[in-house]
Amino acid sequence: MPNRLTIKDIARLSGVGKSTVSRVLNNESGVSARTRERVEAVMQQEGFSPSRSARAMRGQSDKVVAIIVTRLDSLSENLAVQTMLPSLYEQGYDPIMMESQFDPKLVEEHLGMLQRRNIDGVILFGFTGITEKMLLPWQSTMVLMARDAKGFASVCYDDEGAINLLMSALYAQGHRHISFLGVPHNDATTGLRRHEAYLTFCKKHKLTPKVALPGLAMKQGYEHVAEVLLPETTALLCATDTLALGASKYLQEHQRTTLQLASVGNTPLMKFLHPEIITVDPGYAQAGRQAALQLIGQITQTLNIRQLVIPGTLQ
Ligand SMILES: O=P(O)(O)OC[C@H]1O[C@H](O[C@H]2O[C@H](CO)[C@@H](O)[C@H](O)[C@H]2O)[C@H](O)[C@@H](O)[C@@H]1O
Repeated sequence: MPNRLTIKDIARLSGVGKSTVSRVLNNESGVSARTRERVEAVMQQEGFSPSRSARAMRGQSDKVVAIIVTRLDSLSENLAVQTMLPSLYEQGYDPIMMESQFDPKLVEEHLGMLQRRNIDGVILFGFTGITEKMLLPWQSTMVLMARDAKGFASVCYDDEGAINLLMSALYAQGHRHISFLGVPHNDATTGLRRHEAYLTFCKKHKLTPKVALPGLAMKQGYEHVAEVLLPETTALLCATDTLALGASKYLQEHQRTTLQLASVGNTPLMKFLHPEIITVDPGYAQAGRQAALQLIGQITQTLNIRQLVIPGTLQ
């Protein structure tokens, strides 16, 4: 029968802290002989053999964290993951990569499995539909990416700030007919917040908004950009680089190449294909690094739970 007890349970039954149990398991110093004996007796009595220590005995790492992305093909999430990994490796953590596909049920399943395997912590790319209740067992060892939740550590992007920077840059270039291609409002950040920031700017500067909110996919950018192209349109602001890539293919095919494009992302692919585009870098690389350091800090109990917001920069 699988062993469902965790280090936390052993710590509670032995009347010591989790770190003491961990020291005993790893045969580290800093634990008195009496405490070591007590903890070992409880482990023996409960038939406890955590999967991590088993891995350690096989010569593999006993420090494991999971990174749950929403999509393995997301340019922005990949940029964040790329900077998480070196920080985790440097501190001896083995990362497990998982994908949620924006499905809260899958997140619940992944988290349940990770809890049974008794891993050290999780970096979760958040989205609409994930509830604080689902995350509660991980409160002290989780960092949320792109979303915040009360009582949880998080690293977020400044969605309104990014749109304001781009709209201000386009406005300063003299554009007065700026259309917007975005994401539906059931997506609270990339969707609702970026669209609302566009509308607020238009209102303040007496511009007439022109909007389509097809979704996150490149194909949706390609298929829906025509809805926001009027004869007088001189600039197009896209909520993401991926949408802008789809839109630019359509613009090229229909000889609307004089239109000034702008988007949130600054991904290498976009800069390579369209160096003329105006972008805001939301700080994906910085966010990834911060998230890894925050998680390690929480696991080692050297950092408190913090909610960080990375400022975007105009490129
Ligand atoms: O096309 P991408 O490169 O994937 O970038 C699109 C946006 O992806 C991220 O937002 C989406 O995923 C978030 C979790 O990582 C989720 O919280 C959000 O609701 C989704 O829209 C990223 O945070 C955005 O900056 C990108 O623009």
